[in-house]
Amino acid sequence: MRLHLIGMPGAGKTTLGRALATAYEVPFRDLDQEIVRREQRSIPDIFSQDGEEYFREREAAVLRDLIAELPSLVLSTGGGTPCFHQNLDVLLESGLTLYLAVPVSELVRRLQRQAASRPLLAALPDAAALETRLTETLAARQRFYDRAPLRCAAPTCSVEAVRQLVERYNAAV
Ligand SMILES: Nc1ncnc2c1ncn2[C@@H]1O[C@H](COP(=O)(O)OP(=O)(O)O)[C@@H](O)[C@H]1O
Ligand SMILES: O=C(O)C1=C[C@@H](OP(=O)(O)O)[C@@H](O)[C@H](O)C1
Ligand SMILES: [Mg+2]
Repeated sequence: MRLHLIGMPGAGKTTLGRALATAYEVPFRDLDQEIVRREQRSIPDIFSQDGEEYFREREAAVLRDLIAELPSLVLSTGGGTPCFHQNLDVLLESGLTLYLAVPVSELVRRLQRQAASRPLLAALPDAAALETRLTETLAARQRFYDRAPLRCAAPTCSVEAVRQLVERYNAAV
């Protein structure tokens, strides 16, 4: 079992990924948390001290490390992961990739109180600005997310729904 979760910030990759790993009884890794552990500093600190380009380099390197280290896992990526450094090719080649599709209106509801921990969404004045930023970001990223062979849309994306999707996919290939 190698399952990779991709999707927008707030889609629930970290939350659902952890629950799926428990259900499948395989290790769970969250790419952002692994970067934080290895860098010994938070994501906002990495962005503010060294910039996004540095973060994307670390993200690409840690992604490849994790995939090489663990023969089975559920891996939750960051929202931008599939869009940089050929990371999507790496994800698609090494495991089964699931796109968590969540409408922007729901992302805004979930992220309103959490934008500070996500540097690309921080420092926006209000919910309308957050909605605009998320809409633009999704428009730029959709073509990457759409390459995932599995897609699960909110609000039905439970552990059980994903297990059924994976089962059906494996039976068909
Ligand atoms: N299915 C869900 N329904 C409602 N809220 C959710 C759901 N999944 C996650 N959340 C909430 O949304 C926020 C972002 O979730 P998180 O798992 O960190 O997303 P991601 O890793 O995709 O950015 C958290 O506050 C989390 O509790
Ligand atoms: O969308 C992005 O580019 C990012 C999303 C974050 O992860 P989540 O999707 O878990 O919030 C984190 O990797 C970083 O702040 C950049
Ligand atoms: Mg996350």
